[in-house]
Amino acid sequence: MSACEFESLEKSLESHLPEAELAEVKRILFGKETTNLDLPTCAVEAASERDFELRGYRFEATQEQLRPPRRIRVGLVQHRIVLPTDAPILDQINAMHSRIGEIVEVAAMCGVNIVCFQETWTMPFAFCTREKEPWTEFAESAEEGNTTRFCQELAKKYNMVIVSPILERDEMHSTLWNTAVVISNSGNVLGKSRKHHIPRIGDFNESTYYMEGDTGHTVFQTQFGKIAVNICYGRHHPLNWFMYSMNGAEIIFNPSATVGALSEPMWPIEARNAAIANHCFTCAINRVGTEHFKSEFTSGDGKKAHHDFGHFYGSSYVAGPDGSRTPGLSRTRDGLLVVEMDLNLNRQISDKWSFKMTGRYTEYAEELTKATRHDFKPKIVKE
Ligand SMILES: NC(=O)NCCC(=O)O
Repeated sequence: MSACEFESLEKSLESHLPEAELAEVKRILFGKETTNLDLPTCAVEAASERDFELRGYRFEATQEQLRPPRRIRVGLVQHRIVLPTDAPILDQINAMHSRIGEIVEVAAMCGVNIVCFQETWTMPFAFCTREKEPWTEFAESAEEGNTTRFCQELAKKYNMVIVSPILERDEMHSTLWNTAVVISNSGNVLGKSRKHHIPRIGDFNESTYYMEGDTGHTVFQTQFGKIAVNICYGRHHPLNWFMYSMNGAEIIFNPSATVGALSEPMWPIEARNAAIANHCFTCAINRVGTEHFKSEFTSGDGKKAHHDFGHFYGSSYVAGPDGSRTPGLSRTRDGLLVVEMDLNLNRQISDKWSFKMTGRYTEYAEELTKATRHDFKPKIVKE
């Protein structure tokens, strides 16, 4: 079986393990079970007609005496590109808009309050090619671009916060960025968060296209909670998650584009570990499918010239501060993951484990300052 035919780890476990053993395996692998969320029949039917997977889960929190629950629903969307990579640019973008439009409509039926799309969702992940044309033509203004206008309409129509990661063209500074635009449920652009760490690995030749973000670790106060966006490669950087959390993020989205051969064993761990370490929810989103490019490319890693990145393995999931996580979406299909969470869980777990309180950050800040200086001498005791 090839990597792009393997549906999901969860399905495989479910079809091969006896029930009692499966429960134990799930407890150890995934933590406290997230219960299934009942989704409306109209949503289930629409997802089936529109050929995408729809799953719903719920994280429970303890009912407190002084604070009411803060239950909200997030939606994570993963999808393949709709048209081939050599179709006219505008056709590709429009096709992606209409695909997202039909998925977001189902998210609205499921009562989703905040939806997040995958990294650079309007385009193929063409940065492997290192060709500027035609790929830079996908770049748009974060504030005025067609994609933002499209999302503003959806946000207003469905009273939904939308996190829309795009390739941003900053016309004023002649700079491209990899940016998540955050659109409030009022339809206004609340702000943007630019990718903080740019990969320089294998075919991910992204530094050819855009710059390291300059928006720091902005957190957006929405009607449904405080959210932040840590784009893709930023998930390998624990301090990156940490700073979003220090700025008060209750949910950190991680819109990504990553392939099996490179990162799949790391995928279930990194966002989940960040949720545990920072007492918050994290949402990891990855695209699906294999994207073919006309010109072949190499990346100076000894591999033969090739026309594709390999398989983007989807597997989007949500992790909670208590170490539990939802099952992942499929590795191969478009999908919408609807997750209900009570944000009170963050403080409950913080009070229990107290990582922030025991973190000794002042000491680390001093040590880090020294460790990053050129005259730093590692503290090693030798016999
Ligand atoms: N999109 C992106 O940053 N990919 C880099 C590879 C990875 O982080 O898995």
